[in-house]
Amino acid sequence: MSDGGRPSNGIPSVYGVILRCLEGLSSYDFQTFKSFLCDNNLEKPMRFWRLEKANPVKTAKLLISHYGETKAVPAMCRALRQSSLYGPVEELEEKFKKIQAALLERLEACRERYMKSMRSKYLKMKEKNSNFQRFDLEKRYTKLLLVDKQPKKTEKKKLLTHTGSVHLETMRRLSSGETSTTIEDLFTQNGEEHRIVVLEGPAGIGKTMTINKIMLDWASGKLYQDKFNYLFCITSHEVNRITCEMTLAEFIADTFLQECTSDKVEVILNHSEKVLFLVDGLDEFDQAFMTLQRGSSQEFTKESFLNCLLTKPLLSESSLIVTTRPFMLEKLSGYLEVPRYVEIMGLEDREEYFRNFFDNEEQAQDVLGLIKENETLFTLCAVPMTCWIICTVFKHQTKEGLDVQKYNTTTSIYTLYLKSLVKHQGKDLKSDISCHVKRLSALAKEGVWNQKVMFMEVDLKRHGLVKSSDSLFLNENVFQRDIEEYTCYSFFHLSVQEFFAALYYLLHEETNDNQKVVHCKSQVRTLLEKSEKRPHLASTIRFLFGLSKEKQIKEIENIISCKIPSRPQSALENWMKEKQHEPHHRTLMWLYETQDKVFVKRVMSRLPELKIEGLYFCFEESEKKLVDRSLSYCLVKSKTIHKINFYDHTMNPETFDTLSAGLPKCLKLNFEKCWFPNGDISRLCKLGGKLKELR
Ligand SMILES: Nc1ncnc2c1ncn2[C@@H]1O[C@H](COP(=O)(O)OP(=O)(O)OP(=O)(O)O)[C@@H](O)[C@H]1O
Repeated sequence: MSDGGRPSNGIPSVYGVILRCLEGLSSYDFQTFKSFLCDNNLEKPMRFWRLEKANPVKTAKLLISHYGETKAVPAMCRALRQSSLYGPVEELEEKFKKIQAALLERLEACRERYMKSMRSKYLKMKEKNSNFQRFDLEKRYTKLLLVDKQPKKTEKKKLLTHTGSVHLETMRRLSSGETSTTIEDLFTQNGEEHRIVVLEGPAGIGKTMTINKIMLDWASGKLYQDKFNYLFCITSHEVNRITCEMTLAEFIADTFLQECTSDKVEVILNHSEKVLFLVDGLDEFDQAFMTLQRGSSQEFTKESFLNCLLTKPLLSESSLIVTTRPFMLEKLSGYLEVPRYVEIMGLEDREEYFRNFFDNEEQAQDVLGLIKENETLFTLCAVPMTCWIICTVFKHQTKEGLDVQKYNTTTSIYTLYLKSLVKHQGKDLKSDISCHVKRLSALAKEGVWNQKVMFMEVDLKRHGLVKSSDSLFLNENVFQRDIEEYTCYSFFHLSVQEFFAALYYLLHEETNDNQKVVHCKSQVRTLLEKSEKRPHLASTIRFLFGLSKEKQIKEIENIISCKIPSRPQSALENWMKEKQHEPHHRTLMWLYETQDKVFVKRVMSRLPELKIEGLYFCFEESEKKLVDRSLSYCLVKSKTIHKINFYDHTMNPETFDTLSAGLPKCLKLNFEKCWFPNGDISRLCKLGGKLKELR
């Protein structure tokens, strides 16, 4: 409550208006009015014993503390009407309208300041490999290919249960460019309006960058101007800061609009159809927070925040964009009512990324020319994170110093990145780089296991790491809490953290009760077993496969100048032996990641019959190419004759190009519910080789 009824900054206070009205009532009307405030038919009735002896001043105060400034007058008007006091209602409503209008005007100024602050926050983003440099988001942002995805079950069910034209049409829609969309059109699809959009895609594909770009374009007045008055971007960081039960208005006032009281934020939320929430990195939230409970509570804790926001008791009309890696989609579908699913497929134009990254066109062309010499590497560059690593490495290295043919896998690219970081490390750390990397890997592993991406200084200390200002490996993030600033540390990207977490299994030995060194096998085993219930561990496992080849281990040894004690390969192989892992996509991708011919040959000899299932990938369309490439690679390296059962797999010309080296080595190919665009199976017939059976 701001004052005793005096106007503040020219706007009369709600308290003042209520008090004037109450003072104007006769004593009889005042008592009647109070009794109606306690009517149980009213929403949120007041307690009679509290009001019974209250004079107008006390009643005005009680009204505001009970209903809050925005809802006190409407509640009062309802009670006045029930008391048939229509004259005072009209006057009160009139005055309240004026207060609201004046408030909105003042809020407009606050909105403009919020937009300005968001513009400066997102315009110059901090470069991840430097504590000081910033990059211009406007210049760096490269258009991404966004494709409409149908919710897994309904669309796939349609495919499986329909034949003829419906099947064809669904397939066409799933595989044709017609389903692509843009940031501008995220909320409209074929004339249909959406309020909830799920943006999905694998690590490093550009989900966060898309959210950042949306924030920047909105704050610069270029996007969603008529649609939304406010955009609030929420990550696990904001939610982890919630320390007590609070309302959404309190949360927003605390987190985004510090200059507004929660009452003013209530006014904004009263027009929730003009508010867009962006929840970035749902997969990075603590999974314990994702327990589905439909409730009507207006207040939430850190644990129930997501539940309240996603199941919408908080706001019925607001819009929502959620970004996540694919593994969370199944869980998410239980929460959201009819969302639109959009998958980020990667960069629309890889060459444009290079031009945007380098200030110098000549340097961009130089690097591009080199990258194009390695077709696989150029393909991997569809993932912006890969482009970023390549460009960052090249910025500090002459092109003569790099043999691009070596970089065929994600692990090899991240190893290159590690090499470049070590090279640019300060002298102090360089002398003990192995110890530093070891400690970082322990921090990364702890984070990956607990789904934690932000670390406090105590976390660093626990692992023997000092403040990161002297380290190029961690980002320093300064946040504001009330009037104090505090610092958190993070790896440059979650995928980098996952790479370091995989390194942990190479660099750390454990001792048993007899103080004997235990092979890393048991730790690797625990990771693999846990991953069956915790899909977010999948990237770490893929890196571990990538790091398991002897040559790769030697490369890491050279980079960090120390002997690596552990070899994870036998633990990985045993696990593959024991588990079926059908369909075989994961196995093939793991094998491809190793680039270890002997290992691949051995594992493939145990897999004479392979099952490739498209359905498995309906949320991970962008990984289909990698599966095809992995299959072809494994077939080429294998000395066994294989039978392959393709199920629900799209066999477009590109697939054939990728598989052309491997397929002729098969004895039998079986296609079930597969899609051959234009009905063209001529390329299949030309395969020749050992092929005896084609069904
Ligand atoms: N559209 C883009 N234009 C330019 N660079 C991009 C773009 N998208 C992503 N990048 C680069 O790739 C990096 C990783 O992108 P981003 O953090 O958005 O991935 P993500 O999909 O959110 O990954 P994760 O699921 O692991 O959080 C960014 O830091 C940026 O350098």
